Amino acid sequence: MGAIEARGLKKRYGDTVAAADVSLDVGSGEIYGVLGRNGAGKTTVVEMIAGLRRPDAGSVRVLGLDPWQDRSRVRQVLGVQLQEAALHGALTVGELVRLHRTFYRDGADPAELIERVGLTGQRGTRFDKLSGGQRQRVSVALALAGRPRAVILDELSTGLDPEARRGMWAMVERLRDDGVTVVLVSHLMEEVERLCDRVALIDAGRVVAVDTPSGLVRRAGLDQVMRFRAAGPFDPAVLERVDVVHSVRTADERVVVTGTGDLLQAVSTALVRADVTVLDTSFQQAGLEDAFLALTGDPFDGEER
Ligand SMILES: Nc1ncnc2c1ncn2[C@@H]1O[C@H](COP(=O)(O)OP(=O)(O)OP(=O)(O)O)[C@@H](O)[C@H]1O
Repeated sequence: MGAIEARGLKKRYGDTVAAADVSLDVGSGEIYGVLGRNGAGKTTVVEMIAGLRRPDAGSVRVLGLDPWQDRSRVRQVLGVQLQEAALHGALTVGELVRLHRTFYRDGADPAELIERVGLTGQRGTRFDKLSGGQRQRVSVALALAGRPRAVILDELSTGLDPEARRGMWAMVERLRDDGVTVVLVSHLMEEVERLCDRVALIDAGRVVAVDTPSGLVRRAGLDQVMRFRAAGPFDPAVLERVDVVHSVRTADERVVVTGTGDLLQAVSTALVRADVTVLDTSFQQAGLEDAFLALTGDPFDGEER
């Protein structure tokens, strides 16, 4: 049996359709990514799964339980870390963790939990004196306080520096080793590529694809990416006409071309014919970000890896 099953979830806020028809099956013990750009509907979907937001239509089962009907039992088995946790600012890290521990029959050891999220040094610090990244880590610790069998982590590493982010990733890998099912909402390609067994790609309130990260790349029909800087003015149409080219975009003043087959040869020939001089050329296998762009067809926050 899957750990989490969502069927035909729909949610609208006035005229905004946040979830159009979302179905997800999260297997027991997997790290399941929910990936999409800002406003795609990710948080709305996981809040409905957690029983924090009532769907207009559809059904959810978390470890066989209905988050609305069996609210208190679901709370004992599902940990939830949301983007902006409102916590009591005057309590210290240690007090918050100990308090949350009392909500559960079989909770985690507070000191071990604090150590797990790298906050041992801030144990006696009030929540309102913590940095944004430290607050984020507290909210993750609280989501794990009940030693949940499944956990939802929404933007786990937002605001964390690279070292803290890697620490969080190691912690998520440990959860998987312990058999915990993890739903990981993210828009960080590196994070999803590294951690997730499968990924649901959400776009405009719909699931556009579910696959492994490498399966999404294959599904997008991509295998190569070429990046270069043009020495002078450059018209993308020169490359868009080339039959092996899938897409052409510009990011950080570099032209990024995706495609299949003999991409390097075909692109180089087209550039020579158009009299375009190129600098800093690099060529690599396509990654998740390229697949994301191809499958959703829109720029993604204008970010470039
Ligand atoms: N409480 C609300 N009232 C009105 N509109 C809302 C509400 N919550 C979300 N929305 C809208 O629903 C859509 C989906 O929002 P949601 O927060 O689920 O997206 P998201 O994919 O989690 O985005 P982000 O990556 O920015 O967190 C957006 O257009 C958002 O503006």
